[in-house]
Amino acid sequence: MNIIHLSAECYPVAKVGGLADVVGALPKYQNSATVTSQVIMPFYNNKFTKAHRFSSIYNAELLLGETSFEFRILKLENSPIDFDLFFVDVPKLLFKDYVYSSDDTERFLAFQIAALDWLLTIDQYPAIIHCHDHHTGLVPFMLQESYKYEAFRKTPNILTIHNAQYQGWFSHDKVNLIPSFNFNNVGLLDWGGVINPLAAAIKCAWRVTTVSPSYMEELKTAANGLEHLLSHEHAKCVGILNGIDWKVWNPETDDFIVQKYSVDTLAEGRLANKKHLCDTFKLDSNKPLFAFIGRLVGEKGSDLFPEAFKTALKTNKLSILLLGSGNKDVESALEDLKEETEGNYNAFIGYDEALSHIIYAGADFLLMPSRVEPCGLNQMYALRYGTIPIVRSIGGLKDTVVDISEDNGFGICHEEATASAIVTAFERAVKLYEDQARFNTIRTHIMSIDHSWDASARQYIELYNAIN
Ligand SMILES: Nc1ncnc2c1ncn2[C@@H]1O[C@H](COP(=O)(O)OP(=O)(O)O[C@H]2O[C@H](CO)[C@@H](O)[C@H](O)[C@H]2O)[C@@H](O)[C@H]1O
Repeated sequence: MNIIHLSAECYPVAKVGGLADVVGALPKYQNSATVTSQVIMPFYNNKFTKAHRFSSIYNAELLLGETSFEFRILKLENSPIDFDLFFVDVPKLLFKDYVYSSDDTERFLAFQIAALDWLLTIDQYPAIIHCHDHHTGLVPFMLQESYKYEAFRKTPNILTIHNAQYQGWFSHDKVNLIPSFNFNNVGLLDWGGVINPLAAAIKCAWRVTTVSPSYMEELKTAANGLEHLLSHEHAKCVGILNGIDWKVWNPETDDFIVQKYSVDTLAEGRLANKKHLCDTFKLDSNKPLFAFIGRLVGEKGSDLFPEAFKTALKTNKLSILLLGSGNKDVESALEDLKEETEGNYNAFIGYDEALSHIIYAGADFLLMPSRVEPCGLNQMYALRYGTIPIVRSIGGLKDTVVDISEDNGFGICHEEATASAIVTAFERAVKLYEDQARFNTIRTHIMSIDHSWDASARQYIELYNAIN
């Protein structure tokens, strides 16, 4: 069975967030004697594409409304990744040094059309076309409705929702950009008076998955306007928890970290990484170190940090290190906080993959007070590295973290997304840290919790088999 994943991101080629991690790992774990899993993504102008070689396997022109664009399909040569990776190169639209921008409607439509135009020409059609998020959300509609893709009517397709907050909305004025279809069915594209690619995919895909069972349930009542649609389509929807790539996220082999360690050398290894972090960011390594890594957006609860950090730091019992970027007001509030809390708090505003690994290996606790968290990968990376997660019990966080008050609990959970709930969580964590015996038992335990992709990759394959 040949599976093709369509995605805007894929680690290590282009990563903005967790979508890249999933698309960069799932195919590896799906590839087996009976399954070939491949990825097609846009060809961006970035570090990865500059450093690797590609062969051109197809050339054509695509039509976006009245305008035609030349495109090529490229294949990565000597792939350092364990699956085939194909690229859509539309020089005028996609070959940029960023992934997302304000003209994404045209950019990602061109990507989707070029990918399908090429797939029409290959000898053996894929058994399953697997789409990820709204950037590829028009594919299920086009496969079902566009005249030119009639040959794909019987090809099953799946949509995975990594985040339903973003839906790719655009005006009906641009409907002519979509390859022509029976206009009686234009309603399939619409949700709330605009074209909504995520809604169109939920309506047209053969199956819809989200990245955790709890998030699937939550979407029925909170899906940024798509609640009724998801409730209506629930029979074809399923939540499959993400895994993490154990080959990339492994403290025993991680070249980004200062000292590698296993569960047997956890204490020394983690201390070396913590000292390095504290030296670099001028923090006191004798105090428990709390960290946050992620996008500074409302969903992640990052606007709560300035107030929560200020209050918690007054106790003088802890240090905080933050890595992230996003909302400019939050960024500047987090920068300003440095002045009054020197020696106990620091922040790196930006994106730094290597630093994120060192933080997972060196921080004592990882904060995730998310308002919305479809799955969350950071808490699973934290567990793998022996860092205790502090999470709001929502979505995938609820499915993966058990509070220390429960049997075999290993994390600190809170119900509310408020500054005071975060402060209370800090207090509970400091208490746990002071009980070094228990703290160490928990760290040892969490490193052995298995969130590798094997089980989840199998669930996807069962789903493919059910519709193939
Ligand atoms: N400034 C920075 N520097 C370095 N690394 C950074 C960084 N900011 C974020 N990262 C990294 O980006 C990834 C973020 O993954 P998440 O799953 O937590 O969130 P995201 O919201 O992007 O993903 C969405 O899709 C994923 C995948 O399905 C779901 O788990 C999630 O809930 C959903 O919101 C992690 O690998 C993290 O280390």
